[in-house]
Amino acid sequence: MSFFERLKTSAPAEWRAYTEHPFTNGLADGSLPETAFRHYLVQDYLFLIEFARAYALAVYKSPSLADMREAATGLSAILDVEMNLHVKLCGEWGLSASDLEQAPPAAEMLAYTRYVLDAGMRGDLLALKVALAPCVIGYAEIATRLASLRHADAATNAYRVWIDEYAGAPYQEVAANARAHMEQLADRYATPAREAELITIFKEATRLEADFWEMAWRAGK
Ligand SMILES: Cc1ncc(C[n+]2csc(CCO)c2C)c(N)n1
Repeated sequence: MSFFERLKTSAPAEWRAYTEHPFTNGLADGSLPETAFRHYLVQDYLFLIEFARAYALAVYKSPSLADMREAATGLSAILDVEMNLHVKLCGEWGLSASDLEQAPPAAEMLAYTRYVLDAGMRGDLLALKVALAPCVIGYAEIATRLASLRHADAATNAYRVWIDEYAGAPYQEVAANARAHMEQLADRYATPAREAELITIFKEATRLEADFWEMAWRAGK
């Protein structure tokens, strides 16, 4: 079993609560209240900024030049691609740059990003990549599942853009590369004695991802 498979099978309830959260099913069938999606978009803008910081930390924590380049590619993907796409998507949902910049950060967004940054600061690059895995690999898995749920109204589903973005080949490749790099780091640095610590980080980050959906889901009620 691969390292990532071992992490997932060590946190089955957490992984399911995250990847099959009602928010995600609401994206698939278009039933998600718009208020919930707007709230998600605003908090996700703040989230992406903190995630860029986590990738910058991954550059610093890299033991080799090759690891450093890999982290720098991730940092650039967020700053130069993901952020621009996100701001464009927000604009299509009526959210201006100042709506995004002036939004107060939600406790769930802060808890999650602080947890990832802390796991990286006190740990090594592998610990940081494990903390990032639910986000990077999880979104690829979630979008693939949602894209396979063919709903009759797929053509009119306003959330189709979001699903296609993460289910599409370019993002699936990003996630596959991140997963391969984490496997390689695990071969180099994971020991049986460390496995419990790494599983705890994975479990916690997965739970905080589910809480992020829940925070936005509540805003739609
Ligand atoms: C709460 C939340 N979790 C995960 C992602 C997805 N995501 C954020 S950064 C990144 C890496 C991009 O190269 C990915 C896939 C998100 N947007 N919001």
